[in-house]
Amino acid sequence: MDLKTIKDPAIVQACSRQELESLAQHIREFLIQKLSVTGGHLGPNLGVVELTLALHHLYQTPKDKIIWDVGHQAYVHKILTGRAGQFDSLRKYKGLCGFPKRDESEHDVWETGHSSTSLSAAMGMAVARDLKGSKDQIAAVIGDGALTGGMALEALNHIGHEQTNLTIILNDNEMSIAPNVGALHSILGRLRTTGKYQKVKDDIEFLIKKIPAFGGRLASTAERVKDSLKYLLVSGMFFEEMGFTYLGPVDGHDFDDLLSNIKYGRDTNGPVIVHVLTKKGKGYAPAENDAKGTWHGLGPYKIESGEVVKKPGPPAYSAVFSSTLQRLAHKDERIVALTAAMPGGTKLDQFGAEFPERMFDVGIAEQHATTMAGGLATQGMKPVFAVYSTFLQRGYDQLVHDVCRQNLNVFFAIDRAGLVGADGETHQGVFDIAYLRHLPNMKVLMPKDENELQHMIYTALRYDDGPIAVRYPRGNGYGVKMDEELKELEIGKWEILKDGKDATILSFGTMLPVAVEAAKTLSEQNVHVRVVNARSAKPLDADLLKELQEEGQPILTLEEAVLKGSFGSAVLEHFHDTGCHNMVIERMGIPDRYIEHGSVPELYEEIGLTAEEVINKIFTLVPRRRQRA
Ligand SMILES: Cc1ncc(C[n+]2csc(CCOP(=O)(O)OP(=O)(O)O)c2C)c(N)n1
Ligand SMILES: CC(=O)[C@@H](O)[C@H](O)COP(=O)(O)O
Ligand SMILES: [Mg+2]
Repeated sequence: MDLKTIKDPAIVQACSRQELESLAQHIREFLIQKLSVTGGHLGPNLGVVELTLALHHLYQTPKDKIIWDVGHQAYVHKILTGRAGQFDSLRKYKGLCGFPKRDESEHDVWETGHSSTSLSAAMGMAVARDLKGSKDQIAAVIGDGALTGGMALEALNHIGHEQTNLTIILNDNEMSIAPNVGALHSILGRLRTTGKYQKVKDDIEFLIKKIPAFGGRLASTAERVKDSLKYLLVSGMFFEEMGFTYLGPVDGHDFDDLLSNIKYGRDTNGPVIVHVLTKKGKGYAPAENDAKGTWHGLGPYKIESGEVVKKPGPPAYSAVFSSTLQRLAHKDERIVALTAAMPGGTKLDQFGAEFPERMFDVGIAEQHATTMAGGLATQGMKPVFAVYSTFLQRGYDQLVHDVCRQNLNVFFAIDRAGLVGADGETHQGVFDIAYLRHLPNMKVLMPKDENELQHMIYTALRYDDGPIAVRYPRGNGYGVKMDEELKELEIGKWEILKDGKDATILSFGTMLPVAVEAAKTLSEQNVHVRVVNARSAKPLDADLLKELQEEGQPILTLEEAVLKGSFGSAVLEHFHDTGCHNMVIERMGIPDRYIEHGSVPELYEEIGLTAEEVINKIFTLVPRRRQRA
C-alpha cells in the first residue's frame, strides 16, 4: 500500500485486524527506508507502530485527542495523519518537524520535544472538555523514561485526585535513551513479570473467598491478607492507590490485546493507565538489539548492515568534556558527575565506565539533579552536572533558589549550547546565557574551540567560589591542536586574536570563525577591526571594555544566543552602568522568535549569523574606504 494515499486517520478506524497487521508491516518498511536517508528517531517509532494504529483505530482525532510525550515517537502518527509524503524532508530546513507541530496538522493537538509534559497537557484539555460538556476522548502516550520526569508524577497525583476521565498509555520498552533507571522502573519491571494484573487480583480475591469466615475478625484479617498479597504480588497497586484503574501489562505488538485493553480503558470512568509493553526498534534487528541507545536517534545508516554512516572528523566537544573530566577525576576525589538520562549524549557514560561510583544517571529529572548537585557541594564534593542547554531550563528554580543563592560549588557542563539543528525549536540551546547571566554568583564561560574547552573544564574544576557554567556546542571541534598540559584560565579575561583600529568585534564562543573571516575580508577593503574571543559572558572583561571605551571605536557583539538578555545585552548594560553613554554598539545574535529545524549552516544563513552579514553590519558603523591600490 502507498502510505502517501493516507490522507486522514479515519481510514484506520475502518481497518480489519488483518489490514492493521498489513499496514503495520508497510509502516515499518517505510520508516526503515526513509530514516536510513534522513536519520531521526528510528528506535522509538518502530516500537509504537501497532500502538499508534490501535490508538487511531479507537480515537477519532482531531475531535478526540492523542498527546505524545517527548513526541520523538510521533512519526507513525504523522504517517497516519496525511504526512507520509513529507518524510523525505524530515527534520530538514522548512521540512517535516521531528516532533508534533500544531501548525503542521490539526491532529497534532500538543507540541512536545521536552519530556514529561503530556499528562499535564492532557489534564488541562480534559478539564476544558468537562467544563464545556463535551464527550471527546483524550489519550496521552508517555514512555517509561518520560514517566521518571517529575512533572509526570505531579500530573499523576492531580489526575488521580480529580478522578478525571482520561487514558494514559504507558509505553514501557524498558529504555529511556539508555536503559531506563529508577525505582519506578523497578516497579514496572515487577509488573512486566507478574502477568495480567487484573487476573492476579481476581485470583487473590478467589483465594481469599475460600477462607471460611469465622466472624468479623478473620474476615478483616482475610481482607488485610488480600491487600498485602496484592502489594506483594502486583505492583499495579502503585497506580491503583494513586486513583487510577490499572490495565496491563498489555502486549504492545498484539492488536487483540491492544484494542481490547485500550477500548476498555477508553470506556472506563475515571483515569486509566494502560501499561503497554513494547520493544524499541521492533522489526529491525540492529535497532532491536540496541543496548546503548544508538538507535534512539541517529543520522543516516546502511539498512543491510545497520552500519551508521559516520562522518570522520575532530573529536566531539562532548567527548573532550568527558575525557578531560576523567583525566582530572583521577587526581580530584571530589568530582561527582550527574546526568539526567543523557549518559550517551553527554558522553558521561565513558566517565561512568571508569568511575561507576561517582556517576549518577537520575532519570529525566533535571530539577532533582540540580538540587542534588547543590547537596553534594555542601558536603565538599565537586559535582559536575552535564546537561543540554535546553534541558537545564527545566531546573531554573533549582538553579536560583538552591545553587546560586547559596553560592554552592556546582559546575554546570552545558552541552548543545547554541543552535542544535535537526531537533529544532524545542531543543535550540540559545536561552541559557540569558537565564544564567542574571543570577548572582553564577559565572558563564564558553570556549572558542575544543582545546580551550579542556582548559576551561580544568579552570571550572579548580574554581571553588560558587556555581560556574561552561557551555559548548553540539558536534565536533575544529581539529585544533590539543595542548598536552592543562592550564588555568583567568576567569573574566578575554583574548585579543587580531588587532584593528576601526572597530572591535566581541565574539562569544562559536561565532569566532565568522568574526575572523569577516575581519579578514574587511582588512582587504582597508577596514581594520579588532577581533576578541570574549570567552566569558559573566564576568565581562571590564579592563578590556574600559580600553575600548577610552578608544571610542564602535563595537559589534556576536553570539549564537538570543539577543534579549545574552552576551550583547551584558556589554550594553556594562557601558550604561559605567556611565558611558556615547559608545556605538551593535549586536548580532538570535532574534526574538523560535528557530525551527534545519542544518546549523542553513539556520545561520536564515538568521544572518554569517561573515557577510558581519561585514554589512560593520559598514553601518565604519565608512567604506577606497580600497588600497
Ligand atoms: C526534559 C527532557 N530531558 C531530556 C530529554 C531527552 N530525551 C529525549 S527522549 C528521552 C528518553 C525518553 O524515554 P521514553 O519516554 O521511555 O521514550 P522511548 O524513547 O523509550 O520511546 C530523553 C531522556 C528530553 N526530551 N526532555
Ligand atoms: C528527543 C530528544 O530529546 C533526544 O533524543 C534528543 O534528540 C537528543 O539530541 P542529540 O542528538 O543532540 O543527542
Ligand atoms: Mg522507553
